Amino acid sequence: MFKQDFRIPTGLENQIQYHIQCGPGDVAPVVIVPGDQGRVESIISKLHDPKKVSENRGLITYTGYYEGYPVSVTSTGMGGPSASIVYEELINIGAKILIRIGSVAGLQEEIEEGDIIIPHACVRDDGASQYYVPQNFPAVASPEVYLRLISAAKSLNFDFKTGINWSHSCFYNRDPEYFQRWSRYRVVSMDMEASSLFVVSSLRGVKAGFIGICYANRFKQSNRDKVDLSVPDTNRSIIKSSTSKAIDITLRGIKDLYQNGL
Ligand SMILES: O=P(O)(O)O[C@H]1O[C@H](CO)[C@@H](O)[C@H]1O
Ligand SMILES: O=c1cc[nH]c(=O)[nH]1
Repeated sequence: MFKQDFRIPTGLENQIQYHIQCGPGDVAPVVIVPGDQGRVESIISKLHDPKKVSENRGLITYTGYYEGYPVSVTSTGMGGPSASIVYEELINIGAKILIRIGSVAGLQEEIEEGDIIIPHACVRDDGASQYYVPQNFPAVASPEVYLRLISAAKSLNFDFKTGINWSHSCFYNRDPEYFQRWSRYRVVSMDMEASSLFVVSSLRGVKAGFIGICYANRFKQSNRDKVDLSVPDTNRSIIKSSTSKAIDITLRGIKDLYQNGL
């Protein structure tokens, strides 16, 4: 399994991609990759002239412009196995930078609902990357993308937190220790796709970053004997305004990446 050579083209480069139903020329060099298809609407509302390219299996793609720079948005679905298919297919047709905007759960006491998290690395329990490379291969954001996101957040005067994120695969795990273990290791947040994004992008020779919005705090919800697996109402204004800020940070970061030659 680990003899796969990712320097070799996939052979699928010049065709319509099976799952996302997009082909060469359909997506911009920079693609924003939320898990939730509902977040696509919020992102394209900030683009100029967004055009729907495709929708298949809940994987929706739009391409538009931000301050004159082409940007695409593709939803990936939940979990590493679905998301890694989308990342691979986007790269097959020319994506050079992938940035995930996604919900996360906090894993430290001080991570509040609505906090913006910009992780620099992930623990790899995403359920897909283990089939690409051995477990000791790192899942790290591309420094250029990470630093642009950080400096965009600072220049917009938006608060954010950073650290290591845990990408996991079992949303409804009932064991408090499932969550508490990573809190003790000072991991700040958890999601289900970012480590597969970092690994696939690294193997395919493209760049990647991740910005998260905290929807719940699994540390506080699991620090007694039982786990509270609920997620508070996501229609609250704090979640809406933080999502809007995370999109603004991402778009500002993308503009800076373009202006510095991607
Ligand atoms: O909000 P999205 O991007 O879907 O991300 C998070 O939300 C889903 C779980 O509710 C998982 O996909 C997780 O990673
Ligand atoms: O509770 C949550 C929220 C977002 N992402 C997760 O993995 N869990």
